[in-house]
Amino acid sequence: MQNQHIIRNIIVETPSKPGNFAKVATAIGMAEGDIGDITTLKSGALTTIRDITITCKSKDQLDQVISNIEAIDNGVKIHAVTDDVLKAHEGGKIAMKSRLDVRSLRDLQRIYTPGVASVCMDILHNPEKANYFTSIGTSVAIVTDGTAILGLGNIGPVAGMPVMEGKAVLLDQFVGLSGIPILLNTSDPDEIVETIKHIHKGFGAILLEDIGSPHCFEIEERLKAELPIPVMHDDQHGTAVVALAAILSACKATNVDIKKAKIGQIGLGAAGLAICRMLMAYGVEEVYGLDRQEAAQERLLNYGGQTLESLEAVMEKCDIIVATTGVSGLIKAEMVRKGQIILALSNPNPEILPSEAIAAGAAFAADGRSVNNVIGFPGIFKGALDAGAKEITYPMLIAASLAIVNHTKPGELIPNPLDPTLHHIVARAVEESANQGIE
Ligand SMILES: NC(=O)C1=CN([C@@H]2O[C@H](COP(=O)(O)OP(=O)(O)OC[C@H]3O[C@@H](n4cnc5c(N)ncnc54)[C@H](O)[C@@H]3O)[C@@H](O)[C@H]2O)C=CC1
Ligand SMILES: CC(=O)C(=O)O
Ligand SMILES: [Mg+2]
Repeated sequence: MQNQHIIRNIIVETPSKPGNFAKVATAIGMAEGDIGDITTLKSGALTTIRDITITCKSKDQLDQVISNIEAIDNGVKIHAVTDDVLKAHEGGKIAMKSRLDVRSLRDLQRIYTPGVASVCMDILHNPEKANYFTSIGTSVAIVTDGTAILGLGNIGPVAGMPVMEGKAVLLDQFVGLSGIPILLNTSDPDEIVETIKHIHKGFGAILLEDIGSPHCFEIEERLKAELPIPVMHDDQHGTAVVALAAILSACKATNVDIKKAKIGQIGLGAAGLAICRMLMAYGVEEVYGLDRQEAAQERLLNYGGQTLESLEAVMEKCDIIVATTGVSGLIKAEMVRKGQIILALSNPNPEILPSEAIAAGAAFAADGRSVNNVIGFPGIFKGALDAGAKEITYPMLIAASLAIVNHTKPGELIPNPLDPTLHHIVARAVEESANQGIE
């Protein structure tokens, strides 16, 4: 795989005199390391210690960064090179915690038996009260079979667990929902559907994650039809919501009518097919798709899209390119047309780096770190649950996209996922749309 990112933290001590940190930054830059956060750990009269996050494309590049810093000498010392990504995952990222303390026997009897029995009986006689007296209505099952973990392929559900835990952290922190990973030891659609049907009663909604295509399509469709709660495959529709928002913002900035634009989608798996469907649902007339699998192209044709015969043909014909192939470096700089809008969304590494696409003449370019379904899925689930919706519909998804666009600063493609108001604005838009659907 090209461009496999390595993130490390370098703890560097420099003499506390102007110009010394600049030498360290230059040393990193000379090896083309990418500097991220910088935290000052100690600012003393004689020396300063900083924790510098850097991203490198390879182990060799990291080694070069380290030896460049070491070569500065002049009192500059590396104290440690740490892997903060691994450290953040030690012990897992989530835990089920109780909201109430048990400090006395009275607490025990209130929270557990005998007190709890009256609540059970109340729910038995008034099932709608389950959402009020339990956590069911705010719990989302994050279900994977591990067959398409990011762009890493079929690495299995256990290796995919860090991603599921990550989604749970985002649901909790952005909209206060509990995400509970469910790892399936099967990728058979019948077994997956049956399993989820048997466990759905403990959840307010089902988020399907990193389930590969084509079986993800059947699984989602069947669950949507058979379950009375919202079910959404995030790689399909969460991604499509955010891609539509980014394209709308890019069109606004370049005065392009999205409905008349030629949009090319490279990779027609879970994410790619859903992006095409969303664009067509929004009214885009010319959506062209490409996949190395004939069956994936057939699916797009069945939905009313068009296909092209090669990557070169898509890059040549289309004004806006979206790529979700999982293949790092697939789009070469020489294929980029001046003024194109390029969203290379594969994680962990894009089909073309945004900096490379811009240098090759693209008007706008982004990768899957910024145009990421994290912008959409927390608010979509929160809005659907707040509305008591039984399903997540296209009008709700388009409402989410438009809310994201309205919240994007002029000249930018997408809002900052850490913006505290973003997810609540998306949730309100989705809830309102769901309520309109009910009226
Ligand atoms: N930025 C974001 O929010 C998201 C990004 N993604 C990324 O998109 C990528 C794909 O994810 P999924 O759609 O879930 O996987 P998938 O496995 O369902 O789809 C990938 C598709 O790309 C096709 N493909 C592979 N190489 C190709 C090539 N050289 N030319 C044309 N088609 C090719 C495959 O045949 C397959 O149909 C992954 O890297 C994933 O991380 C997925 C969801 C969200
Ligand atoms: C972001 C995400 O869901 C993916 O890359 O699969
Ligand atoms: Mg995913």
